[in-house]
Amino acid sequence: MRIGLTGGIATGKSTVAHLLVELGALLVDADQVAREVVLPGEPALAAVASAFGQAVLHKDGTLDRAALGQIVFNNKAKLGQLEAILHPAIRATMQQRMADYERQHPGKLVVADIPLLYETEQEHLYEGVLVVYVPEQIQLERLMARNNVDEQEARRRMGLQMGMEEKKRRATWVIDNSGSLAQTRQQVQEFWQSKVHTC
Ligand SMILES: CC(C)(COP(=O)(O)OP(=O)(O)OC[C@H]1O[C@@H](n2cnc3c(N)ncnc32)[C@H](O)[C@@H]1O)[C@@H](O)C(=O)NCCC(=O)NCCS
Ligand SMILES: Nc1ncnc2c1ncn2[C@@H]1O[C@H](COP(=O)(O)OP(=O)(O)OP(=O)(O)O)[C@@H](O)[C@H]1O
Repeated sequence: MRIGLTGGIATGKSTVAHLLVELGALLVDADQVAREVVLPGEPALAAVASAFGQAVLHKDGTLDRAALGQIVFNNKAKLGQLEAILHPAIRATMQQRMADYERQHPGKLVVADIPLLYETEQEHLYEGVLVVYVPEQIQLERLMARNNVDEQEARRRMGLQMGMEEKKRRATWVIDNSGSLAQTRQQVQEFWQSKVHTC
């Protein structure tokens, strides 16, 4: 069974994904795949360099993610241009990996962690979508602390995604990650038990 896992920037998707892996789920992570498709030698890296210039490459030819982030997170048109290059490659790799996992481990729960799952209208590809929710004030605080950015920058990055209340409204299942890690772990265990019984 394939389920989607999403949330907002810094709401705790990776945290919940790793708790599910501890319980036995197989994880396909879109942020991780987004890194793989721009490794040296990959066609998407050449396309990014030709669209954004050599300034987004380190001297050794690898992608300077911070430099590219500075450009695209401050310019919606440029972000759209980057997405048009990367999303087809990310989707193809994700589908391939999920199919491989299902062949190798029949019956196991496959979790696809996709930050932009709703924004890119992928919900129909999954049996259901688990949303990792925190109220926007907590999201803002965690994002500022983790990325060491000021409030204005954090709000700008949050503003590039669908709001958390809307994601929660669309969710099949919700994990509320606004409490302690122990409280989140408890909810993840309950979710896992309900899925294991129905798989
Ligand atoms: C711009 C890039 C190079 C910045 O890299 P960096 O290492 O600084 O950030 P990272 O990739 O870890 O992303 C952190 C978070 O930013 C948010 N984010 C990333 N891409 C986007 C986007 N296109 N729109 C809105 N938010 C985004 C997500 O919540 C993500 O979890 C990178 O985010 C990227 O390649 N983005 C485009 C690909 C994409 O859309 N990825 C999202 C998964 S499909
Ligand atoms: N329950 C919690 N209590 C306190 N801090 C938390 C909790 N869950 C996650 N965090 C912290 O919040 C930050 C974001 O968590 P995480 O990296 O799991 O989010 P994410 O949704 O995967 O982020 P991104 O969209 O950027 O990939 C991290 O610094 C993490 O340590």
